[in-house]
This record gives sequence, C-alpha cells and structure tokens, in this order.
Amino acid sequence: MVDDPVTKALNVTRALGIPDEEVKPILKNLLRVYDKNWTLIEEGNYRTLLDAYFDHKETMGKEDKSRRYEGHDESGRPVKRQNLAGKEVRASPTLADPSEESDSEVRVLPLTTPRQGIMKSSKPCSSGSRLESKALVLRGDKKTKSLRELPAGPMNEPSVPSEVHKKGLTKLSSSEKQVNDLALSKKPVLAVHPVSPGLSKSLTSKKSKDDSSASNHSRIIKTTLNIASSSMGEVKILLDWDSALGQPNFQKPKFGEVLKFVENKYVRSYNIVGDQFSVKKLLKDLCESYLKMGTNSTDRSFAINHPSEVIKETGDGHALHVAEQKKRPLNIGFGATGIKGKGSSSSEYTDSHTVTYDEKRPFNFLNDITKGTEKVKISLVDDIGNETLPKFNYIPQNVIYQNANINISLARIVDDDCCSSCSGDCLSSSITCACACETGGEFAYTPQGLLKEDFLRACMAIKYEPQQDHFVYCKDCPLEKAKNDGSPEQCKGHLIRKFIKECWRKCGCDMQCGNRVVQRGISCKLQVFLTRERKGWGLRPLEALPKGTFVCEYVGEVLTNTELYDRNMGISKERHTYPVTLDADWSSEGILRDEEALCLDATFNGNVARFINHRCFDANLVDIPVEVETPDRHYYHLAFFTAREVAALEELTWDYGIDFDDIDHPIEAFSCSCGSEMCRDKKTKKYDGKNACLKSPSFATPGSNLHILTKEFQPKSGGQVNPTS
Ligand SMILES: C[S@@+](CC[C@H](N)C(=O)[O-])C[C@H]1O[C@@H](n2cnc3c(N)ncnc32)[C@H](O)[C@@H]1O
Repeated sequence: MVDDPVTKALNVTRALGIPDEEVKPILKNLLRVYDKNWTLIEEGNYRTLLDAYFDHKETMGKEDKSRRYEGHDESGRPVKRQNLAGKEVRASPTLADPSEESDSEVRVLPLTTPRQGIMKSSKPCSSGSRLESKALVLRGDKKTKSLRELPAGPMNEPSVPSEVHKKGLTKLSSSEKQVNDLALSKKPVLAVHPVSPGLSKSLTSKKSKDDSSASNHSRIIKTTLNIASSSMGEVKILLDWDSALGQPNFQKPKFGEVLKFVENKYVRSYNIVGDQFSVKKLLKDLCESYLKMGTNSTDRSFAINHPSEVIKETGDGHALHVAEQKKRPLNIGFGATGIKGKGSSSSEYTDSHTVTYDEKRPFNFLNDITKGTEKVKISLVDDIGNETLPKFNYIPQNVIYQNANINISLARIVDDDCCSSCSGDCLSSSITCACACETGGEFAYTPQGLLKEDFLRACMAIKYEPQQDHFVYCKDCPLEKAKNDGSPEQCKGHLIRKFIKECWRKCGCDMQCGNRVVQRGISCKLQVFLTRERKGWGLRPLEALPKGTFVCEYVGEVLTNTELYDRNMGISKERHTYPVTLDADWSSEGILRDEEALCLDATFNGNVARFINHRCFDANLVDIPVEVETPDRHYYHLAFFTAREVAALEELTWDYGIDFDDIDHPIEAFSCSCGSEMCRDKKTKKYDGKNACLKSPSFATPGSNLHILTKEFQPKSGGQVNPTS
C-alpha cells in the first residue's frame, strides 16, 4: 500500500527522531503556504519541511529559555530533561553518516541535514549559526516504544519561512485536516528539546565575534550532550554542536572511524586490557543506567530532588569533581579545568551547558587518597554535606602488625608450587604450568585479565549456596577463643574457599604474565563517595567494568585474632572497624596456633577496599582468596572481582556474609540499607531518603566486626550452617 503524502513526510521526520506532534503544525502551515503543492515540500528529501522545523525550534528555544530553565514545559508540567553539558573542545564534531551505522542497539541519527541547497528557507544555510545535532537512541528493553513516541516539544504555533507568511492562509485542505487529526491522536509524553535554548542564545550572541575570527583554527566550540527519557522506557541521548564554529578546512570523517579512534585513545590512556572498551557500549550503559536509576527509584524525594552532580574532569583527566545543586535536574558536565577544593560559584541555576556549583553546599574533594602509592589515583568526593574525612593511613599492600607468623621465603616454595621453567606469559603457553594446578589445570584468568566465567560461578556458588562439605568446624576455634578470653567455645563454622594461585618470584614468567593480575595492583578508575543511604562512604568505579574484572584487594594490617580482639577493646565504640578473617583454608590445619589465625584490619591502615559497603546476596563484587607469595595459606590476599558487568558510577558492594537474624550474637549488626530485594536484615527500616548517617552504632563494638564480617549466613537451602552445633 502506498503511503499518503502526510505519512510519507512523517516517516522522514520520525526517522530523525522528531515527534509527529512537533512536525504536524509545521507541515500544516507549509501546506497552506505552498498551496498544497507537495512537490515543494517533498523536494530534497523534505528539506523545506526540516528547515522550517529547525527554524521553529530555534525560535522557540530562544523564546522558551526562561520557562524551560524553570524546569517546566508550556503546559506548566515539569520537563523531564537532563543535560550532560559544558564540554569545550577544540575541534568541530560532525554529523554521522547514518548509512555507516550497523543495526546496533545504539543508533546514530542526524537531526538535521546539511544546509547546502536548502530551498525556500528564510534562513539560508550559509548563516551557519545553527546547531547541528545527532541523536543516539537506545531502547531500554525490547518492549519500549519507538522513537517517534518520544515526547513532543512545545506545541506552540511554529514559525515558517518568511515567504510562507507573505502568502497568507487558505482554508483547510484535506491533507491539512489529516495533519490536524494526526496531531490530536497522540499525547506528548514529555518534552525533549533537540536544541538547547541556553546554547542557542550563547551561540547567537557569539556569532559576530566568531565570524570575525573565522580563520582561527583553535577556537573553542561549545557542545551539549542531553539525555532524555520517555515514561515509555526509551532513553535518548542528543549531542548538539555549532558546526559554524568549526575549522574552515573541516571534512566530515566517517563516524565508525571516529568511534574506533576514541576507543583506541581510551584503551591506551586507561590501560584497558583487550577489546573491552566501546563507545557505543558506554553510551548504551549511560542510557541503561539512566533508565534503571529512574525506574528503580521508589523514594520520590530522591527521584525528584536528587542533587545534580556536576562532574568535572580534572587536569590529569582522572579525578572527577562533583558538586551539588539541590532541586535541580541531574546535570553532569564534563569540563576541562583543574581541581577545586571546595564548591564555588552561584547557587542560581545557569545555562544547561555551564558547570555550576552551589556555594551553600560545601563538599569535600580529594584528588588521590592513595597519596600516589597506587598505579592509579583514587579520588574521594562528598557531594552531600561537609562530612568529616575518613581518618586512616592509606597503604597499598598488607603490612604485618606484630605477631602474625608469615614466612615469605623463596626457599619454602618447592618446585611444584612454581613454574621456574616457564618464560614470558604462562597463559599463552601450550602446556599448562604448575601454577594452574590449584585451579584444576586451567588458569583462573582469561588472556584479557578477567576471571573466567566458570571459576567465578564456582566461587559464587560456594559463597551463596554452600553445601555442608564446604564448611570446617575448628576443634578450638581461634575466633571464639579470642572472644571468650581463652576458654574453648564451639566453632560456628568456616567456609572452605576456592583459591586462585598466581605466579610469583620463583616462576620463570615475567611481570606481564597473564597469571599475575592481583599482584599488579589496582588498574580501574575508582572513587570513594558519600552514599545517600546511611551507609557512610562507599566505592564506585568511574568507568564500566566487565564481569570478572579485578577491582582491588582488601589491604590492611595483618593481625592475629588475639591482637585484633585486644586492639578492638581499646577502640572507641563510635569508630568503624574494618577487619576480615583470613580463614579460607583453616580446614587444612588441626588446631591453629594463635600466630597463624590471622585477619586483616583496615581500621587504621588500609586501602580503598575498606570503603566497600555490604549488600545482601546480589552484591556486584565477590571476594576470592589469592595465593601469591607463599603456599602457606594462613596468609593470602583477599581480592575483589566483579560478579557481573558493573556500570560506571554504580556503587561497588560486597556481601559481608552477615547473619542479621543471629539474635544470640553479642553484638547487633548494623541496620542494613543495602537496598537488595533479598536483603537479609528484616528489621531494617528501609532508607527513607533522609541524610546519610555515618556513625551507625553497629560495627563499632570491640570484637563484633570480626564476627559480623566473617560469620556465614544461613544457606538458602539445606540449613547446613548451625552456629550452635
Ligand atoms: C567496611 S565499612 C564500609 C565503609 C563505610 N561505609 C565507611 O564509611 O567507612 C563497614 C561499615 O559501613 C556501614 N555499612 C556497610 N554496608 C552497609 C549497609 N548495607 N547498610 C548500612 N550500613 C552499611 C556500616 O556502618 C559498616 O559498619
């Protein structure tokens, strides 16, 4: 069936992501003016129509600026719109060639066509001051609506080319009527404006200045990146820029090549192993996270008043700078300036492309909490309030406190425990070496440095669905002994864990060997931030992390359990303590000597892992014991790997294994605000959106933390763990 001319026109604009409701009034006017001459409208693949549409948008953008800054559309409803704005770049981006795009989930659509040869336009393309836009559209899920069901913009009478006006109005034709009818058939869901009004204004006012310096190749180009979503679940990213400010010798590159170029650049600068990084994936992730955060927010005060985050890349391109704007839409801007210690600038809302800070809301920002001791910097940000900075000493590697008996001597590593005849990279050798024996003759890592799926799954099964034979019960439990002043107590059980064994100094391979991941240290970009759910500080990645990524190890002082107990007796009850027990291999011993029953305490000296909060069951990190320097497994490294793909800025969590139902336990566990649907803490009054409270009284009483962190919860089925048996 052949489409009627109206449908044909709307098909073109729909393909460009323009809602029907915005096009119909413009089409209606054009039909009047051109005396229903469709040839004029269809010419040049509907350039006249598109031109009239963008002219209208530009005009509307200027007129509606003040209203939209108030966050409302014409009908007075809040506009669900967010801006990632403020990027200043020194090259002019260009339109994608849509034909280059594969049928991937992220589609690139030009929202305008090149201006050359546009007919019947009151503003010829040579004016050059307009924005060119590109929309990246992602479907939240397969059920989401198509782009054309994205919200309509303002429904005011559109502007039309000036000659159109001169011709005056005629009575409604059947085509016009059809347009009108169609216009009424759909209700706008919400407003998405392809042209930033603030930007339009700034560009208009800049025009003459820019024109006069047309030959200046290093001019600063303004771009804005907008994110919008419809309530139907579709998320759209829109990138606007002013092409007229581009370099005169600018030539449109292939979009696919641009993507590859950016990917290579980021892979190099962030030491990303393998081909993990993809710009499309990043944008998809951004859209999905937007959708997820918007969808999952049950607390309206959080959803509506979520303070906007203004994130600035610092000079070194690593740390982010986050400020707060209460009751503003989320506003994340990637700027190009250096670090600020405190928030500054106006509390007034400014143009969407301007990075702003709220002076009334001071925030803390540390560029690198590691003090240069890690390969990567790890920033800390408090964008909620002026929270006291955590007091601890950052150490990148474990240190022995006093009595722990850790014998790191090469002489103790026998031939079967190393691969002295290997060279280079053990993973690329056709013969599996001795270091893979621990993991069943196969290395735990992929050549890309990720944990293998099977191994990850097996580790998680032991943690989350332990069987009876995964537990060992000590005859003389060091934990109970320390707690009860030496009197023997019944052991509550220790989980026998799967270990990774990494190559080490006696091995013939080099430091780049694929079986040396944890020992090479942190390589992902991480940030400590103040959580909004009463959990205190937390940790998040600044980039998306694939499943099986090594994030960091739990570093602290190596203490004997007795030392820990004594230490905690002297600690103020107000202070968090951060111990974990190294009991993953207690099964191999009969009765452990005190100096062999060890734990890691990050209370005073620790690394970034001390900020990882707890989440029941569906945490995105899993802790895995790693043997590196010594085959003696009283001492090992506790490494965190991603249990699934983790989005950039998603909080990293770890299931501490707390049994919140253990009413016999002398110390009450903290009230869990993990937010998991499977939260084990039934007593918890769920997060109510009030201020985060750092000093939860739990986890602060001497002796408790150790047990809270190590005690295994009741398994989902089987009930094999019996704390009293
Ligand atoms: C290892 S620390 C984690 C970092 C800590 N949030 C901080 O600010 O330093 C453990 C403490 O964090 C808090 N915490 C961790 N997970 C939590 C959760 N799911 N709900 C509430 N508080 C949590 C508790 O106070 C706990 O004692």
